[in-house]
Amino acid sequence: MSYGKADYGRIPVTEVQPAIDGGKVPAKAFVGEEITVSAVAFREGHDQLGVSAVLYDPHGRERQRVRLRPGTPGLDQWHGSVRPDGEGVWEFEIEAWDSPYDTWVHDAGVKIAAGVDVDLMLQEGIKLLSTAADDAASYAAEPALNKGAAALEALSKFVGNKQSTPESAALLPRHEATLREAVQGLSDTTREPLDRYAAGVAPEIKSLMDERPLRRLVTYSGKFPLNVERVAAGHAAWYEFFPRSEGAVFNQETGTFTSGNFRTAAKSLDRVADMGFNVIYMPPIHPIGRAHRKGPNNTLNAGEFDPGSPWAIGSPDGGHDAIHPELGTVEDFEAFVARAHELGLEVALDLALQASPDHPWVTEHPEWFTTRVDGTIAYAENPPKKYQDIFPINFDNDPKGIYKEVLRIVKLWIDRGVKIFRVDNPHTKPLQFWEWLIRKVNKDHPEVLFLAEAFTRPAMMGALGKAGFQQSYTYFTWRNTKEELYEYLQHVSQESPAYFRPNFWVNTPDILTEYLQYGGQAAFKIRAILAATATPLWGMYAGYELCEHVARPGAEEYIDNEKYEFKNRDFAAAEAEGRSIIPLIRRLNEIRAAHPALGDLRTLRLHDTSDDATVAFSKTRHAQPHGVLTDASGVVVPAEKSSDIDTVIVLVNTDSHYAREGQVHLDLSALDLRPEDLTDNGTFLVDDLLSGETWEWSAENYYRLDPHVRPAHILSVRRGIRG
Ligand SMILES: O=P(O)(O)O[C@H]1O[C@H](CO)[C@@H](O[C@H]2O[C@H](CO)[C@@H](O)[C@H](O)[C@H]2O)[C@H](O)[C@H]1O
Repeated sequence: MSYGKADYGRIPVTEVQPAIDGGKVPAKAFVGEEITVSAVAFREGHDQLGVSAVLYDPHGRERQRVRLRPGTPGLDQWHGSVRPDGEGVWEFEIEAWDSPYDTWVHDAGVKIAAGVDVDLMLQEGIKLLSTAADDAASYAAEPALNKGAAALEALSKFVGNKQSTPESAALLPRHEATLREAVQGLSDTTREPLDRYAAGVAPEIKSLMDERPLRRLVTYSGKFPLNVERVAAGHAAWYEFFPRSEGAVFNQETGTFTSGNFRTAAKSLDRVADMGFNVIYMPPIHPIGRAHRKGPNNTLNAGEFDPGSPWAIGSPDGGHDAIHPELGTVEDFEAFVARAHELGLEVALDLALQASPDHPWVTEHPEWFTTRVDGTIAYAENPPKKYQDIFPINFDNDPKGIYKEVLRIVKLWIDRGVKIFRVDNPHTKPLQFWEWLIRKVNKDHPEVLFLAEAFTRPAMMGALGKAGFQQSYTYFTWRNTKEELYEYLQHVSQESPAYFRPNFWVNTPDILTEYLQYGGQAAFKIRAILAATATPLWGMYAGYELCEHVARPGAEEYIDNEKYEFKNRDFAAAEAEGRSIIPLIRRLNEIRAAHPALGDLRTLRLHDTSDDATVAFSKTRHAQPHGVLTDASGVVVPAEKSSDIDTVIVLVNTDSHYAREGQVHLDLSALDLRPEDLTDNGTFLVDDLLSGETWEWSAENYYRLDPHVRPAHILSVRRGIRG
């Protein structure tokens, strides 16, 4: 048997992130998202390394080149971020090299201070900075000279920055002059050695050498793919309602409801848009079976007028390609979609691959189900839940036929204006199938998104993301304590974003947690604030804004669940009676829209708080990605202004009953404060986006959060206060 080898390059570069299965599958990204990149790079001996990430657009053009910074000392990790600005499959590569300038800065600093090899060290500095000045001069004279820099890996050959556009070339005479001045300073024997050294390590010299480093022994990691999707794949606020409830009318005489429909539900879209949501998701809209129909509170004997669970898809009126007759016609549906689009909402449909016993599939394709020895078909289950009103599909019985039918259905709804599907229980179907379906659909429709509703083991949840699901439901709903939240937020923001995009739902028709059942209105506010700010994707099912909190005894589900009956909510009355938190929801979505920092997931940083219930995190968004940027035509983009940096700090008391107070210790490095952001006292100003107050903050800050008055601070750091 023969084995492979590790294949280290001259300078080992390992553990490149983000990468799925070593780069076999593209990592997830969306347009404009800040993607943190990292690698482990190290070398023999003590000389200094430089490490960069280089981002290439789908045409293979270099678009961003950023120096990575070392992480925890001793671990050889390097970190930075890239930000793709268009859709498609992008690539990034890590380059590690011997950095003679950084080695000199370190060695000369130590030796000159100690009086060792003073002249030699200064001579070395002169030589290095002269080379850098010559390098700048040669670029300025002939910008195309270094085009093939990647090929120049020969030992002891300096390789400059690959940027060689007219704009960067125009700056080079100035760079050259600055470097020549430094050489003069280093050579000036009238100065003390430490002053001569200082000329070679002045901030502007360091930053020039950072931008256009002298590089030897350049080693390339190989390219890693990033699948950059449209913004809604990673940044959106979802709202769920049952269209049959929206506009349903209760008839006092008969004691029954007349169903709402797409025409009446279209009127509710204003309410949803007004709260600032971007996606309206509806449970299945297809005909509902009669056989084993479920009645109120999940009972097994529905009455004549009970509408049944929408997930029990299929009746003589049709299956997954049909619309429930009470909801309206295809034209009504299309009018609903058009109205949603007018209001800036996208429509998400449920894709629940199962069938009521009355579904046409059951008679037309009995082979799609598993028939037991007694001739019956077993109903579906998601233990411990029992779904007596539906049959599961057996994908192995006729994969070709089933795959074809599902693709037909998905395409049909795409043609009717649907670009997002919330997929019911994907973990009970083969992964292979999802990989095939999502690839097939996205090939022709890269704009189509799939949200995985899988509450199951981590391996399957992660694999569904790798198979192509753009978003996933999460366990956020059950992470309520400070300890649980710190662990979970760290995981979803730092460990799994390459393959798992978390959508933080605060509730669903299936999930009414104990925290909400017993936490009062404050609990609803707290969870909404956390969900809306911690991840760029969050969702809410109707009734949350009214703090509906009564569960069916013994279950984590709503009593009189809308899954089995009509619900007629009076939002106006609830608001008038103080039972509604709509103003907070609206404000949260406004804050999300106004603060780009909240549009990123990977930039989340946790901060320490002194009490055991208060959670603190921040996100910082730069107007521009770091490093040397090139636009699509190869022109170097000028650096950002610091006043455009957006930082949001969130502090939430997770104890919905009692006030908590303490100190929050901010890791200031995460906030990237600049001198122009600081007051004379070295403090900075924060504006509370919920209360409108302004405070002077520093690394240590007192807080007091009373859940009944003010459960949280959402603070925006004021930038550029010195003008
Ligand atoms: O199994 P999950 O907890 O992930 O829940 C999802 O899928 C269920 C099956 O589709 C769905 O359950 C609802 O529909 C069933 C079929 O009509 C019915 O038997 C269940 O009582 C009802 O809750 C659930 O809503 C969905 O989120």
